[in-house]
Formats: sequence, structure tokens, C-alpha cells
Amino acid sequence: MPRYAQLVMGPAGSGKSTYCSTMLQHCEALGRAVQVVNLDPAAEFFSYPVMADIRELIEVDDVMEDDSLRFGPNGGLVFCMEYFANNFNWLEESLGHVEDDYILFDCPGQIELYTHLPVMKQLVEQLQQWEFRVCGVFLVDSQFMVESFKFISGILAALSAMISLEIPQINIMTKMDLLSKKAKKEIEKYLDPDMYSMIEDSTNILKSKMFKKLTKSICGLNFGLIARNLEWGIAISLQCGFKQP
Ligand SMILES: Nc1nc2c(ncn2[C@@H]2O[C@H](COP(=O)(O)OP(=O)(O)OP(=O)(O)O)[C@@H](O)[C@H]2O)c(=O)[nH]1
Repeated sequence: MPRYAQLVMGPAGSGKSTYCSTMLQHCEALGRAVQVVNLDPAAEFFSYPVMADIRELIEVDDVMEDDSLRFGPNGGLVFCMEYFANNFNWLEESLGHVEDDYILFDCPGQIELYTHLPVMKQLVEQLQQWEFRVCGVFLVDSQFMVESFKFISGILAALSAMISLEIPQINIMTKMDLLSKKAKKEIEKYLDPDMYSMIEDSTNILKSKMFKKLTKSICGLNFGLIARNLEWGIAISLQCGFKQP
């Protein structure tokens, strides 16, 4: 039997841990066994039980306090993730070998891990060798997607993770409950975007002529097709128990 894994990715604060905790509750309610692994060596708090926690292997604080390394928070995180990549046997031991596993990996928020550093790709390959079918779940805070140029930057981040990891990926807009009624309506157009009308939106909002021109040329690329192929979904906030403020 194959095993299944979701890599839950996205910028800092986009809702990765909340997604994992909500999925766990949701699957429990459906009677499906799902486990969560924390892969963020800088995590301070999460509200779900973990089957494994990277902080048992290495923690950012320890790396930053090490006088011979002298890393700041970002360098420290990259160091931790490289250390993790050299010690996948820790993960193998922690996961054990139960058939029909379904595991959510709560990943760190540093975007460079998904766009150009090799560690997440190495993790994907390792999981595949252990017979996991791996899927990416890329979260973006919907509040950062309500304007066209922000949407374009969101799809570029998601696209770059998808290309670098080469796995099926679902892209999710989170925190919908925090949007105003108007913004919620607005955001629907991003589910099936028409980049030509977005060019108009962006050029009305942006003040700098150069930035307008750049946004226009980016929209002019075949972004409509890319955005549609990325298949955005919306995290159902009510799953998380959040209420409209
Ligand atoms: N209102 C609302 N708040 C949310 C939602 N999802 C997450 N949050 C809040 O957003 C904050 C960040 O959420 P996390 O789940 O910790 O985000 P993360 O991506 O794991 O954060 P990092 O691990 O720091 O990268 C927390 O205060 C959450 O309670 C949502 O759908 N609605």
C-alpha cells in the first residue's frame, strides 16, 4: 500500500499550522487516521499533537546561540534545514513504517526553501523513495491577494514552488473570514482570472509609471493560463472555527 504525504507550505503566518490542525480534526471526524510532523525548527507553538518534531533533531535557537556559527534567524533556519537533509534517517525512524500512512508536514515559512534551496526537493525525493505519494499544499493569505499585482506575486511564489518541487500542488487562499464583503466578492474573480482586466485594475491602483509598465508586461505574459492551471482553492474558514469579526 502506498503512503501519502502533504507538504504544507507558504509564507510566514499564512496559516500552515492552522491548516494542519484543522485537517487533523476534520479527518478525525471522518474516521481517517492522519498524523502531523512539525518541520519548522523555529516553531514555538502549535495546537496539534505531533508524531515527530524536527526540534528533537535541531532547533534554530541553539544554532543562533552557537558562538562558532553566529547565524541570524534566517541563516539559522537554512542551517537547520540543511542539517535535517543530512539526517533524514531521523525522520525515517520517527515515521516508522506503517502502511497506508497519511502524513501532513507542517513546513517552515521561509519562501526560499521552496523556490531555490534544494532541501525541500531532497525531502520530496526521499519521501518518494520511502513510497510516499507526495502532494504540495501552498497557502497564501487571501488578504494579500485582493489586488491584482499582489495576486500576481502570490501566483509567482506558488508557481515557483510547484516548478522546483515537481509534485502535484494545490494552492489555497486562507483567512477568507478576515475579508470584507466587498473583498470576498472581488476575490472570486481570481479563481478564474482574466489577466487583461487585471491589467486595467493594476494600472489604476499603481502610482509609479515604471511599476505600472512592469505590471502590464508581466500580465501580458501568458499569466491567465498559468493562473488557471495553478487551480486556486479557498480554505473554508469555518473549518477552522473562525468567525467574521
Ligand atoms: N481569522 C483567521 N485567522 C487565521 C486563519 N488561519 C490562521 N489564522 C491565524 O493566523 C495566525 C498565523 O497562523 P499559523 O497557522 O500559525 O500560520 P503559519 O503559516 O503556520 O505561521 P508560521 O509557522 O509562523 O510560518 C494565527 O494567529 C492563526 O490563528 C483563518 O482562516 N482565519
